[in-house]
Order: sequence, then C-alpha cells, then structure tokens
Amino acid sequence: MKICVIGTGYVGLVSGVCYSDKGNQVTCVDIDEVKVNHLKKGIVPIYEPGLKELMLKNVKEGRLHFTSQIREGMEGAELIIIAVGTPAKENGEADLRYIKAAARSIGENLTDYKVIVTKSTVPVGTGQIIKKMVSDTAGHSNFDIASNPEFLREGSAIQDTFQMERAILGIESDRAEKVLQKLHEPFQTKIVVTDVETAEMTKYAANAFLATKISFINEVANLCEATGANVEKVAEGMGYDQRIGKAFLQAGIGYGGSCFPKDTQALVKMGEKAGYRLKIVPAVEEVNKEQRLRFIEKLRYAFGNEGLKGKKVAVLGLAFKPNTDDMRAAPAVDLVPRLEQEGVDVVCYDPVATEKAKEVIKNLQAAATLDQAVKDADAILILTDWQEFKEMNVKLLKLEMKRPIIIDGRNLFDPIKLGKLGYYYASVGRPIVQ
Ligand SMILES: NC(=O)C1=CN([C@@H]2O[C@H](COP(=O)(O)OP(=O)(O)OC[C@H]3O[C@@H](n4cnc5c(N)ncnc54)[C@H](O)[C@@H]3O)[C@@H](O)[C@H]2O)C=CC1
Ligand SMILES: O=C(O)[C@H]1O[C@H](OP(=O)(O)OP(=O)(O)OC[C@H]2O[C@@H](n3ccc(=O)[nH]c3=O)[C@H](O)[C@@H]2O)[C@H](O)[C@@H](O)[C@@H]1O
Repeated sequence: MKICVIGTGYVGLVSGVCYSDKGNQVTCVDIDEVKVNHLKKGIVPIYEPGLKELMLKNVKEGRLHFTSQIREGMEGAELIIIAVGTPAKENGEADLRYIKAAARSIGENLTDYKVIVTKSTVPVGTGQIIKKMVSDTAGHSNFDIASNPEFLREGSAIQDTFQMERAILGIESDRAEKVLQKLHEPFQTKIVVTDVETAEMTKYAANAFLATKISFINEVANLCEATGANVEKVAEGMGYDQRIGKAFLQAGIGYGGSCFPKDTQALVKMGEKAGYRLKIVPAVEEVNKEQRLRFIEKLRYAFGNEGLKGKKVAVLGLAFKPNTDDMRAAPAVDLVPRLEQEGVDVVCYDPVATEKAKEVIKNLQAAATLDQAVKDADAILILTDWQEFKEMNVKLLKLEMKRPIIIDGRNLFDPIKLGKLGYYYASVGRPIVQ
C-alpha cells in the first residue's frame, strides 16, 4: 500500500519506518525543511534505540522517502496518516493548530479518494473538524476520515509498534475499515473496530488510567514513608492480583514526558467543555506535581540545619525516562532551576539528553561523564532510571563524593546495602537509611 505520513516526530517517524518495513511504500512529510534534509541524509533527530538502523534499511531498499512537499507525499497514496503534534495550550486544552493546518493542506491537494486517519492524540470531535476542513478546502468529499490512536512508548517505540497489543480503528465507512485492516494485517494484533469519537476517547482514557496508576502508587509510597512500610513490597503484593497487574506500579519522582502531563490536562478541559467535571484526573495531576517537589524537601532534610545553600548536588538523569533524549515535561526541567534558586551548585549528567536539556534548562552545568558529575558532590539526586546508574559501583562512588548522600527518585538501590556502605540513602516509599 502507498502511505503518506504527515509529521516526522516520534509517532510519524516510527510509524513511517515500521509500515515501510512491512512492505508498504511510505513517504513522510514534514513542514520543517531542516528536519527533512537531515532525514534525507540519514540523520535521525531523536534518540530511539533501533530507529536509525531500521530507517536506513528501508530507505536503502526504496520503501521509505522524505519530503517537505505534501503534494509529493500524497500522490498515489491510498492512506494519509496525520501524526503532527497536539501540544497543550496555556490553559491545558489540546492545541489543534497543527492538525488544522495539516487538514487544510490535505484538502488543497486532494484529487482522488483517500482515507485520512489521525494518529495524533486529539480531543473527541476532532475527526469531524478535520472532515469539515478537508471537504471545505477540497470542495468535495471524496475521502473518509478515521482515527487510529498511537500507543507506543518512547524508548521502546519500535518494539511497541511491531508487537502492538491492540489497534483501535475508529471508522465511518467499510472502505476505510478495509484499508486500516490491511495496514494492520502484518502486525497480527487484536483489533477494536469502533466509531471515530470512541477511538479518540480511548486514547485519552488509556493515558489517564496509566497516569492514575502512577499517582496512586506514589501516594501509597508517601504513606509508606510516613508509616514505615515498603512500597516496593506493597506493589509486588498488589501486582500478583491479575485484576490489578504489576505494570505501572513503580513509585518514583512522578510521570513526565510529552504525553501524560498534556493528555491528563486535555482530558480535564474536554470534560469542562462537555459540561462534566472530572474528579479523579485533577487529583492525579496534583499528586504528580507535588511528588517532584518532595525531592527538594528530601534533600533539605538530608542536610538538616546546614541548609541547601552552597552544596554541590550531582543530578543524575535529565531525560524524562531512559532510552530517550526527550526533555518534554522532564522532572529535571522543574527541579534543576529550583535547586539553583536555593543556592545549590547543580552539576548534571545524562548519557544522551544533555544537548536537548541545554535547550530547555538555562545555563545548565553538564558533566561529560558520571564520574565528573559526582566528584566532590555533597549529594547525588537520581531523576532517571538509566541502566548506567543502576550499574554504578556505589562503593567506589563514595570515595569520589564529598559526602555519601543519595536521594533516589527511582528506587535503583537496596537501602540495606547502601546503609551498610555508610550512605545516607533516601528513596521513594522506603525507610531512609543512614
Ligand atoms: N511522542 C510519543 O511517544 C507519542 C505521541 N503521541 C501523539 O502523537 C502526536 C505527535 O507526537 P510527537 O510525534 O511526539 O510530535 P512532535 O511534536 O515531536 O512532532 C510533530 C512533527 O509534525 C510536524 N508538523 C507540524 N505541522 C505539520 C504540518 N502541517 N505538515 C507536516 N508536518 C507538520 C512538526 O514539524 C514535527 O516534526 C501527538 O498528538 C502526541 O500526543 C501518541 C503516542 C506516543
Ligand atoms: O501517548 C503517549 O505519548 C504515550 O505515553 C506513554 O508513553 P511514554 O510517555 O513514552 O513513557 P512511559 O513508559 O509510559 O512513561 C511515562 C512516565 O511515567 C513514569 N513511570 C512509568 C511507569 C511507572 O510504573 N512509574 C513511573 O513513574 C516514567 O518514568 C515516565 O516519566 C504511554 O505509556 C504510551 O502508551 C503512550 O502512547
């Protein structure tokens, strides 16, 4: 099948690469010419394991193309996939300006029948907005709209696509369903066929539910800290119950990233607009915001009367999660400037996200290696669960530091072991050892 993908962010690029790998002819279109030129030269703008290799393979074998000209991408395509960004507006609502611009340019170039499917996460009703804009601009309705929300995770995007657990096909016609069924055939996944509005809602409900699981376990963790229980064991004990499940019960510094924070906000706004006030999701957001700030208090507590001013703190991890360089809504974006305001000398280290972090954190002091970051540090603050941090030799590390204090936002270590090594170790939902 010939496919045109609009937008080469995470979703557009990963989908384009994976669909081409399944034998389709794919052209990815982006208005960002610099990005397109880079992609044409084989330069991938994001860090995502396995993506570059797979992209180069499909380009070489002639199935994957890049262009900044939508007309070129749409020519002969049976399916158009909209995968542009839907960031949050100032008030939390989803900003549909890129969606609308894409719909307009599709309309301007629509000469023959196509299925126009939205993969971007969009509020219920957006499919109908797209339909109207395309037909108004094209002057005809020789097309079908559809919704096929994306569920990939950054850091494991390729695997998540090839082994997708389900596909939601929100359709309005048999013809569109046929095209989307054909697209998903090689993935051998569970298919849920529904209307466009239900498909749009399913994506927000899934993300909000996952965010709820995280905030729920973080609240339990905070209660564990106040009562002396251990959240890791609580989560394990809960997780064996298949109705609850083990996934997404890892207590930590709270969720970040390009989607949970913006999608929970957008869902609340969707409720307001529809005249239904959501109650759980705002609480999930509140817990998440507070969770980050607790780590400043944990540091303050570790230094007692001495206070934070003048202390050197090594922040380990900038990206919002491992195996990505995405800095969108990463805890570090909030915490590094706040610590600096308190007079802390903050030195950061991340295996891949430093360059992107410099774009969003002013005057970021970045070390080139983990060793450099922790040298003479009064404390370490762990924000991302990179493998490199899990494998740190804490015994040797202690010799490099000025003081053996670790505040761990990801529960990477066994408190008993760190206590025995002479550390002050405060993690999440587990007793402090010293
Ligand atoms: N990042 C992720 O892991 C996931 C994202 N999503 C959703 O997918 C959508 C896209 O997300 P990302 O890929 O992260 O977005 P992004 O913001 O990283 O990339 C969007 C791309 O679209 C391009 N673009 C904007 N307007 C355009 C137009 N009119 N024509 C052509 N290109 C245009 C931009 O230049 C940019 O390269 C969002 O709605 C997001 O919520 C869904 C699942 C996972
Ligand atoms: O809509 C999206 O963009 C995507 O959002 C998330 O994917 P992603 O944000 O890439 O990463 P996750 O693995 O879900 O992690 C999100 C955040 O939650 C945190 N998290 C995750 C799991 C957990 O148990 N505890 C926890 O704190 C992570 O550290 C991270 O900050 C969803 O998992 C994807 O299904 C969805 O497609």
